[in-house]
Amino acid sequence: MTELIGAIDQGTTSSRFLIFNRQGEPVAEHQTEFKQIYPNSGWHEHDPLELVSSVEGCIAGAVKDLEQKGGDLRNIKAVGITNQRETTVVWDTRTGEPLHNAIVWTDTRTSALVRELKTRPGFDALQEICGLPLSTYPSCSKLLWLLEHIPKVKAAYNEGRLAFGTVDSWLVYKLNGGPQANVHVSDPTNASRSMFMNLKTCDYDNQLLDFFKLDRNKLHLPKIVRSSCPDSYGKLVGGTLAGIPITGCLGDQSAALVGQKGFEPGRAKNTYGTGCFLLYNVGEAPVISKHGLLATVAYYFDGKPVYALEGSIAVAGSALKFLINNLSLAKDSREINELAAGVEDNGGVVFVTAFSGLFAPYWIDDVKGTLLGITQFTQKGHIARAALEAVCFQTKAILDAMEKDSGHPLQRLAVDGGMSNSELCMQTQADLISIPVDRPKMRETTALGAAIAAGLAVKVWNNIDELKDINTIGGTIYEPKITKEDSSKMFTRWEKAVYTSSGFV
Ligand SMILES: Nc1ncnc2c1ncn2[C@@H]1O[C@H](COP(=O)(O)OP(=O)(O)O)[C@@H](O)[C@H]1O
Ligand SMILES: O=P(O)(O)OC[C@H](O)CO
Repeated sequence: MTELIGAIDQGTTSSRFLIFNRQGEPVAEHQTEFKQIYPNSGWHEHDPLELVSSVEGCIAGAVKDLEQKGGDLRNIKAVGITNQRETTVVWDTRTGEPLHNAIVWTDTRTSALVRELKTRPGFDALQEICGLPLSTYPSCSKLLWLLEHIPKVKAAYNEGRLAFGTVDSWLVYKLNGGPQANVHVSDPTNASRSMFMNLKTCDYDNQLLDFFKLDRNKLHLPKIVRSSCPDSYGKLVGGTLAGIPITGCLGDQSAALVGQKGFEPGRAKNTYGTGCFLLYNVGEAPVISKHGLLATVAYYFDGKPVYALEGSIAVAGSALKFLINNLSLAKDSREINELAAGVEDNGGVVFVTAFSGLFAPYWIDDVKGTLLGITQFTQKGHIARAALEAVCFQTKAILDAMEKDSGHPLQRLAVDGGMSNSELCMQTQADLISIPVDRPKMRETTALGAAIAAGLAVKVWNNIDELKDINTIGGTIYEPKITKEDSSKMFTRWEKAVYTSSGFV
């Protein structure tokens, strides 16, 4: 009998459900996009109920796909969840209904609040405890904004019926049926992104909660449980997979590291999705960055938690979506690549894609998206190319910071995510970082990571050694093709563009 594992991948722009076999091959899948809500400049929301219904629709679609291919859904042993991180959901514990739209990780409405928080006594101690620099990015300021601005959220808090969760805990709660089962849990890779979790204990920290003036007697926080466990995440209660246990949970970037089998210290992966996130495995002790990176939990299966250094880039594929949807520059990302490949170089154009300010390693919040170097010579292709290059420049800046923090230069970069489909982008990446870029054949590594977390819990795989042959054949390696001098010239120009556009807001 072929054992199968399902994986829910709830990303920033789309939800997916994939079904994997024991060889780590996807045998059925379904994907759907959902609505992006931009109520004001810099604001970004999702409808929490649509997130749930999109996941349920994907499960139904993938099961249909499996059956059409002759598979048997009774072979599905467990389901794992992976998700966009930091995005903040609040709901009423009595009804199980959301009290506001989810505030998405990219949202910058809290920038003034963050500036104010940085003046509070105790601010200097935060990063050492939770691993993250304070910015608009983690969940904490989003929750504070909701408490301050949405009366029904504040009322629920005062009456002790306010539940907070990131997308993983919201999905687990709803897929278990809501208030009846009341399964309100999160794993450390997600909980570590709230700024409420102590990185070493993998539990909530009173010093952090006190800093944010949050009262645990009034606020229901998800219980933090391991990323892979047979009996903490409950089970699906509705749909064709009713009764199947949820046994794995990982934030999407951790899931991609697991899916790339980055289990040894020194292994790294870079995922080019809506944003782009480089995670570097540092082993069983967290490394607090001195150079603008984040310390985070890579995964916590059994034994001890494993930590990572992270470089977070807010805008990657979303820059292409912007050119397509907002500017009608092209009809899809394939056409953006054609435009970009149709010109010799960027023609002097640099696109600082700071739609949410600039994240790692810069952490500049007074910068907005800026196009520099435009003349009458500029064509669509130059702008398309500059959009593809922006994420590569930021990755180079992150790798430089990572080398300073870890003391070790990376030898090769494993990549995945939607934007890694772009040949031009991956070649540019290799050129700019002067090391090979290694793209696997099967690029649904995020979903694979969730399946691995779930499968380990129910012994579809007994240990990580059994994963070694998964997704090893048929990848592409991009070797650097330009000299280090040329790449350094390009990078200097980028950094000049970053500092030129800063301070505009
Ligand atoms: N061929 C391509 N070239 C460049 N970018 C692409 C390509 N295909 C998809 N993308 C980009 O990848 C992103 C989606 O990647 P995905 O990993 O699914 O993201 P997420 O998990 O954040 O929803 C989109 O923003 C899209 O612009
Ligand atoms: O949607 P992605 O894949 O860009 O990932 C979002 C991240 O989890 C945000 O931290």
